[in-house]
Amino acid sequence: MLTLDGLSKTYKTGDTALSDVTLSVPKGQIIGLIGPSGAGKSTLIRCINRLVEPTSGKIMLGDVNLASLGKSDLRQQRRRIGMIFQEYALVERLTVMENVLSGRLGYVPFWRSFLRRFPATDIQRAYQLLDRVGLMEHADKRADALSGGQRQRVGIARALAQGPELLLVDEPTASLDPKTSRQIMRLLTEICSERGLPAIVNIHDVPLAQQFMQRIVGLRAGRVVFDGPPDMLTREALTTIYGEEDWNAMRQGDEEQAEAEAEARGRLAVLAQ
Ligand SMILES: Nc1ncnc2c1ncn2[C@@H]1O[C@H](COP(=O)(O)OP(=O)(O)OP(=O)(O)O)[C@@H](O)[C@H]1O
Repeated sequence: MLTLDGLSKTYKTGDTALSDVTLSVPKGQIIGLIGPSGAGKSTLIRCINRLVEPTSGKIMLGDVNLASLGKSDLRQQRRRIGMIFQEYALVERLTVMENVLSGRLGYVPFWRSFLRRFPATDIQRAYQLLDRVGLMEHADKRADALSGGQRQRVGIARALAQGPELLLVDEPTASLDPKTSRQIMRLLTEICSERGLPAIVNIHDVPLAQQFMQRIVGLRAGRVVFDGPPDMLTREALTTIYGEEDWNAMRQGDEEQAEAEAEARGRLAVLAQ
């Protein structure tokens, strides 16, 4: 269980990115974090593992307050948090298997990691994870030979190899096409519920969040302005989160995209005749 209590962040520039954010994420729950650009979504995710230092507030992971830890304790505690990134952050020239095993680096002694000699149990576990994310037959391929969706699956397996108690996921589908995005979101939600893992997913795509998330938290100007199930995300709620102008622009953008897709489908149908 993760509990944020009065979390605030003001950058040195004077920008207040988070104001008094309080929320709990129980085991197995996956939260979609939405909000307009600059609302504080990335800052929130980064404050939790202290890639960004919070200005005040508590970050309780179980009974440990991550916000109050010194450097070496923080290094230990970060093992409990798996990160999944938009751009995958894989080591391109290493194999899929080596990338997954790199999730164990916080646990194996330096000489072993330097020689890339991991304990047999780690290797066995990495195979199980590759099987779970559907990449068993790609274990020996180099990461740079994979598609975007496959890379993100490696990113998920690597985060799980760490044995995390919490997943922080930063725009996991922003570089993927709509179908692959849905597959990745499905995989993430299934894995969280199978393992009882809590997760926070920073997600730009509102319909995707509505389709897959059990709970949605809407941030606006650093404050939580919505917290509820996807079916409570009404037009009014979306207007509160995004503001009238941005929300209408988003809808228009969606409509334009739907029209463009329909037109393209029409052209393909003519060509196929
Ligand atoms: N390193 C930084 N230094 C100063 N201000 C920052 C820094 N990073 C973010 N900010 C400011 O903090 C606020 C929140 O930014 P943040 O990147 O967390 O928002 P976001 O919701 O993730 O936006 P986006 O969806 O565009 O990624 C913004 O006003 C931004 O300008």
